Amino acid sequence: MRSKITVVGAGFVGSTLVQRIAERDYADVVMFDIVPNMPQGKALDMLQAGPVLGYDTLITGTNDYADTADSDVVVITSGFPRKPGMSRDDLLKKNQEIVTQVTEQVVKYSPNAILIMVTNPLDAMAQVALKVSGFPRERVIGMAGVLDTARFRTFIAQELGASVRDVQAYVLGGHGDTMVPLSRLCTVAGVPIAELLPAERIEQIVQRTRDGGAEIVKLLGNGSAYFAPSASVLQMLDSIILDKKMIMPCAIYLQGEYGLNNLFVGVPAKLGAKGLEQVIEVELQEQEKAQLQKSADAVKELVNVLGL
Ligand SMILES: NC(=O)c1ccc[n+]([C@@H]2O[C@H](COP(=O)([O-])OP(=O)(O)OC[C@H]3O[C@@H](n4cnc5c(N)ncnc54)[C@H](O)[C@@H]3O)[C@@H](O)[C@H]2O)c1
Ligand SMILES: O=C(O)C[C@H](O)C(=O)O
Repeated sequence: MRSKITVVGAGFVGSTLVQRIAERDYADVVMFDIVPNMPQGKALDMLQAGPVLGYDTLITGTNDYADTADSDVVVITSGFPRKPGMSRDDLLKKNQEIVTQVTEQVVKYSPNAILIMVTNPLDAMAQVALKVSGFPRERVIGMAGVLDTARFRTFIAQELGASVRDVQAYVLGGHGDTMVPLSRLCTVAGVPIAELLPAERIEQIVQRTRDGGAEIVKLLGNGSAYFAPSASVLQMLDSIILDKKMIMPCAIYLQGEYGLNNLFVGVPAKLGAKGLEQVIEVELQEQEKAQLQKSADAVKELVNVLGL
């Protein structure tokens, strides 16, 4: 039997993701939104792309949570995106309400699902979903690190005229202004970037990575990125649906790893059919540890505001 994936929120990220999943042809998809008829219309349009692109994915658009029942994975993208001049943290209260209400409904119909969180501010919203769902941490995972790392890899590849496939990197920490692009571990075909670029140029690229979301928000004027974010969720889904055990940075509820406790922070994680299968602990240098702690403190502040 094919897997079943639900995507909650049929906006920019949600609908682009559903189209990407459809093209994988490995699961049927339900796309939920509160706006009447909109997910149904988008689903029908995507279904009709099947004969052209060659997929048999069943895509259902709905305003009824009953249609999401028994999903294997539920991706939550519902919520407000930021506008120019805003930080992701400014969305905290408004999106907490949405994520709370959505999670309650999702778990009612799919008590065994793996939840992938996308709504911002990402780490705090993952914490809301963990609390409301009562799920074990293995089944509540946040998407941010794959995206932030993809930005870092893009900029390094552009700078060196290299293929993005040859650039490996990790961005850890919370999905905010204090995220931690680990330039020490960034390599191009195995060669550390410190041997390929001057330190000040690397630092500029690190900063552009940290500001990567805001750069796009400013350009778009009314909304935030969705092509790379949806591709990043797809990479997580590939590893879960196909049980590939890929390691990628994800927001994980840490319980002692990296010296952090009871908090979602981005770290390398192995994803498989059970969701989170292992937290990978990379040996960090003192300065990197301090940066990760600072980033975790920023997440903690938000979580405290929510009283979680
Ligand atoms: N984690 C990341 O790296 C990352 C990347 C991109 C976007 N985001 C976040 O994802 C969220 C969605 O972004 P977008 O660009 O798709 O926004 P969008 O406005 O295009 O879509 C959001 C959708 O959520 C729906 N919605 C609102 N309340 C709902 C509810 N109670 N139940 C179901 N659906 C509801 C809206 O009707 C809308 O269709 C934002 O919070 C954004 O900041 C996170
Ligand atoms: O920047 C945003 O608000 C959206 C998302 O978190 C991103 O990094 O693109």
